Amino acid sequence: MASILPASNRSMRPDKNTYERKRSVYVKNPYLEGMDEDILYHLDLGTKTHNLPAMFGDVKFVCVGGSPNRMKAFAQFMHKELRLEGDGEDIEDICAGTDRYCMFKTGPVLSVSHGMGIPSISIMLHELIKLLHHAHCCDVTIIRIGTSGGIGIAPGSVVITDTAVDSFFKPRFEQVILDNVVTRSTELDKELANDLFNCSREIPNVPTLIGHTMCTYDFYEGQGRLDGALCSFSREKKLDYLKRAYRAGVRNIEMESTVFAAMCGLCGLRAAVVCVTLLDRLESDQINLSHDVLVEYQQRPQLLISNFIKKQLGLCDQMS
Ligand SMILES: O=P(O)(O)O[C@H]1O[C@H](CO)[C@@H](O)[C@H]1O
Ligand SMILES: O=c1cc[nH]c(=O)[nH]1
Repeated sequence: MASILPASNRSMRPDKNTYERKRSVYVKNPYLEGMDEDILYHLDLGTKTHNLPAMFGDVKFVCVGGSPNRMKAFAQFMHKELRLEGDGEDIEDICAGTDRYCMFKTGPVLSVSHGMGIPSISIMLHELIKLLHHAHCCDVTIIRIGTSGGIGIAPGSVVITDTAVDSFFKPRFEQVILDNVVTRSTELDKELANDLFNCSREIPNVPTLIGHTMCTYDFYEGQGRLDGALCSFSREKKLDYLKRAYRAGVRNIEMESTVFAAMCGLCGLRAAVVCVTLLDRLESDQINLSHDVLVEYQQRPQLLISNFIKKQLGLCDQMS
C-alpha cells in the first residue's frame, strides 16, 4: 500500500469530541519568541538550518525510549505496520549529526531515543517539545516505551502508568531551578491510559495492568538493589521499602517517568508511559534474561503502541 499520509488530514478520533479539538504544543518561555534562530543542539536541528514545519508538521505520535537500537527497531516495525513504501530497513536517523540521541520518522510517528535517567530525557524533551512547537504540530500524543523492574508482578508484564511517583511514592517531580526547588505534577492522561489498557485486551499472552510507576535517580542504590558497587542497607530494609512501594500502588520502577509526565503535561502533550517489567524486584536484583527473551519482552510495549496508533489512524480494519 502506498503512503497513508499525511495523518494531519485525518480526524484522529471522530467518536470523541475531546480529540477533535486542536491541541497545540506549548512552550512556556517568553524568551523563545524573541530569538532569531533556535538551535536544537543535541538533536542537530535548527530553525534556520531545517524547515521544521515541512519535516515534522504531520507528526501525531511521538514514541520515546532509552535505547537507540530499540527506537530504530520500533520505527522499522511501524514502517511495516503502516505499510509505508519500501522495507524501512534503510530508515534514516534524522539526528545522525549527533550521537546524543537518534530520531526516526515513519509517517506521522516519530521515534526518539532519550538515554538513561532524568537529566538525559529532560534535555531531549526540551528540544523535542520546541521542535514540535516550531513545526506547528497539534494533537500530539507522546508515549514512553521502556523497560522497568516490576514489584510483585510476573516478569514480562506490561505496566501502563496512571501516575508517576518519586522515591517517596509522591506524584511529584522536583526540578531545581537556579537555587529553588520547583515541584511539578506528574499526573498522566488517565483517558489515554485507559484507552491503551482497552487496546491491550486484544493482545493475547501479554499480562498488562495499570499502576503507579516509581521513578528513581539511580538503577542501583536508588532502586534498593543489593548488587551495586555500593550498598549500605540490609536485604530486610530493601524488601520493606519495596513492599511499602507496592502497598502505595507502585507496580514498577524506572528512571524517567516523573520528568516525562511533568514536562509533557505542562506543554500540552497527551502523555503515557508503557514499560515492560524485566524481573520481579521482590525476587531478585540481577537481570538474567536470555537475549531472545529480553528482545521479546521489549517488543511487548511496541506491539501495544503500534496497535493503538493503527486504531487511532483508523487503519486496523483495513490492515488485519
Ligand atoms: O528501557 P529504558 O527506556 O532505557 O528505561 C529503563 O532502563 C534504564 C535502566 O536500565 C533506565 O533508563 C530505565 O528507565
Ligand atoms: O530494574 C529495572 C529494570 C529496568 N529499568 C530499571 O530502571 N530498573
